[in-house]
Amino acid sequence: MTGAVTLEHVTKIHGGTVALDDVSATVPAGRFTAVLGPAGSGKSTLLHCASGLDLPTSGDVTVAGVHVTALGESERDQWRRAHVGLVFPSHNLLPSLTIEQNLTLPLRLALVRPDRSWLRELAGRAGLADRLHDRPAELPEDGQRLAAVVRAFAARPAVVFADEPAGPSGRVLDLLRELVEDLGQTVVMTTRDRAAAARAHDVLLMERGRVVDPLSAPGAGIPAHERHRWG
Ligand SMILES: Nc1ncnc2c1ncn2[C@@H]1O[C@H](COP(=O)(O)OP(=O)(O)OP(=O)(O)O)[C@@H](O)[C@H]1O
Repeated sequence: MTGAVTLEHVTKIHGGTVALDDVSATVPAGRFTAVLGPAGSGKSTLLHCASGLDLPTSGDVTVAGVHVTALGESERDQWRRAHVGLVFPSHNLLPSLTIEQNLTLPLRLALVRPDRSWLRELAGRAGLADRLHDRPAELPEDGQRLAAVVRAFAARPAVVFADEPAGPSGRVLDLLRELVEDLGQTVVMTTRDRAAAARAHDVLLMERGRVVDPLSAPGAGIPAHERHRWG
């Protein structure tokens, strides 16, 4: 299986806090991977380092064959805009733009011509086909989350990294899984919620800055009868 994202001995120290402690992990291409762990276990830090938003203190990150940690800052920014999709916990849609303008904004910033049929496909799957001319505030919270997901896929990125993307309804998780299974996309999602992680194909379990083996992590609180699903 191709590794879409590979972390080798990645450590990230914030001030005096070791947020990631010698993490080595591979995320396969064409799969939906959840990074599951309690608050403060390092999930967001892992996502930021893996996506090139931030640089690790030490260690190497490779995404779709690109040695991200070897890129200079402006090269890394350029590469990220073209090849990585990001979904943040707050959807960050610009309120004055229509949904359609929000979806194509990252493409326009990267000077990439929008692929209209791909965007129609994504918007249709997200149930947003007839909301493209609305402003974000005219959509329910769930619709705004779905629009943020569509925006992340707009450039057909190598990987979409989603930091706690799911709302209460589960529609975002349904959409992410569908985009992976039907359209061959690759998604890495952080979550504290075991039920949300169970919707992914694979789970990286985190505790105190490390990726741990679920079978040796009783602190993760995964009941024995569910453990076969993890890892
Ligand atoms: N910019 C920062 N400056 C200082 N410490 C930080 C910074 N970012 C993260 N940390 C610390 O690093 C550790 C891991 O944080 P991180 O946000 O990655 O965890 P998390 O698992 O995503 O948590 P949550 O589920 O609450 O989002 C925590 O102890 C956090 O306080």
